[in-house]
This record gives sequence, C-alpha cells and structure tokens, in this order.
Amino acid sequence: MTLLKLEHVQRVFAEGKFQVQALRDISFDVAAGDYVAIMGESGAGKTTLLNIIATLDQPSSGKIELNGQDLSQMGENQAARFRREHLGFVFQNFNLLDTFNNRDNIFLPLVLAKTPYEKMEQRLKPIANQLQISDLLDRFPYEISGGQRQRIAVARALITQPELLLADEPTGALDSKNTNILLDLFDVVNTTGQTILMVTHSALAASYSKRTLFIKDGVIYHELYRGEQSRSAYLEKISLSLTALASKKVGK
Ligand SMILES: Nc1ncnc2c1ncn2[C@@H]1O[C@H](COP(=O)(O)OP(=O)(O)OP(=O)(O)O)[C@@H](O)[C@H]1O
Repeated sequence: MTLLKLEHVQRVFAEGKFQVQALRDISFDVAAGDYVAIMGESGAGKTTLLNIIATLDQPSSGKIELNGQDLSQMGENQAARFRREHLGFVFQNFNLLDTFNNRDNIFLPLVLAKTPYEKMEQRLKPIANQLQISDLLDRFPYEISGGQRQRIAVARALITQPELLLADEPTGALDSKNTNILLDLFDVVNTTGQTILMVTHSALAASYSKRTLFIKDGVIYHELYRGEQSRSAYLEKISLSLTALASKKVGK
C-alpha cells in the first residue's frame, strides 16, 4: 500500500530578482512499512523536501499525499494538527525541553492531543522497554548522554503511533557507538511495521534502510534498493554512488 506519494514536486524560493529552484521535479512513492534514506550533498534540496513532507512548507507546484490526503494546500492550523496526528519527528539535536523530565518530554505530543494520563502510561511502557529508556524517565534531558537523549526523542516521536517517522540527520550528533545503537533501534522499529523516511549524510546510516534516494540539484538522480544483499554490500554501493554523485553535473 502506498503511504506517501509525491508527484512532480517543485519548490522555488524567490530571493529579490533571483529564483532558487530548490526542488525541480521530485516524484516518488513510499509504501507502508518501507524505510527510505535520502542522501545528497549540501544544498541538494534534502531539507526543503523534508519540510514539504512534514507540512512545514508547501510545494510551488506538484502534488503530495499521505494516505490519500493532499498535503499541498493545507492551512497552518490544519497542518499543525496533521503533524500531531500523523507524523513523528526525530532531529539531529534532539529538540528536547530541559524544563521537562524525560517522561514529560515523551508525553508532550499526547498532552497536546489531550490524551488521558493512563493511556499515555500504557503507550509508553512497551516503547520504553524497546528503546531501553525505562530507568531514564524521571531524569531530565541535561542529566543523560546524547545517545540516551536521542532515544528519548525517538520515544517522543513514536508515542503518537505516527504513520510516518521523519528523521533529519538522526545520527548527526552521535558518536559511533550511539550511532550504531540508534540505527539498530530504527531497524527494530521498522521491522515492527513503522515506516521511516530519513535524511542523512551518513552512508552507514543509509545502509540500514531498505532503499536510498540520491538527490542532486533538486532532482532524484539515483536510487538503490537493498533487496537481499548484505548491509556491507549495500553500504559499498551507497558509497560508490555518493562518489559518482559528487563528480557529475545533473540536468543543467
Ligand atoms: N528559505 C529559502 N530561501 C531561499 N533559498 C533557499 C531557502 N531554503 C533553501 N534554499 C536554497 O535551496 C537549495 C536547497 O537547500 P536545502 O536546505 O534544501 O539543501 P540541503 O540538501 O538540505 O542542504 P544541507 O545538507 O546543507 O542541509 C539551496 O540552494 C538553498 O540555498
């Protein structure tokens, strides 16, 4: 089943007399349960694409749908509600609130949705077990490590049971040990059916996905599927594609 569908998405930013075509023509589908990595050099259009999928920005033209719902024409209130109800976010810098303990950080999206406390606790238990954060819940974000903070942020993203988990450089601020822990967790979460779309500069992170899209100059330049190959073979292909991507000009 197709969960996310983009058709000929364009995003043009006007800067005085000049126009920047951040996205020129992007079309792709994401099936429910898929795990898609998006890679590309700085300025390729990854953040612009993620913002549009996240309903934080709108395309200049083209169509974007999640579960058949058109995201390209939403007003601000509708988009905010849509994000709360359908999307989960994980950011490079965790974006946790230091004035709340970890449990309350995780509960925040459910509090905004006026969920009863008992239901929040029920939802938290299996997630906390899965992410191994049960002993951290009463502490504050500034009392735990970066890797632990990122796991709290993943719990906050998953607690609303989002249709789509959007991750923007989720391993960008982590050391290699915590990167591996986080990527293993994403793997487990995806195996339980969670659809994931992750923007990353890391070939290692992308090698955990089922599919990698390479963006250059606002178009999808190349695409790789992991299929049945080993992660190391997939990683090697991703690294080779990145080298090829860096050395070629696209469509200009
Ligand atoms: N608000 C804006 N106004 C004008 N130009 C913009 C705006 N946002 C992005 N751009 C331009 O659009 C292009 C794509 O930017 P984008 O941030 O999507 O790239 P990126 O792939 O996420 O880069 P990075 O990896 O460095 O974050 C760049 O040329 C950028 O300068």
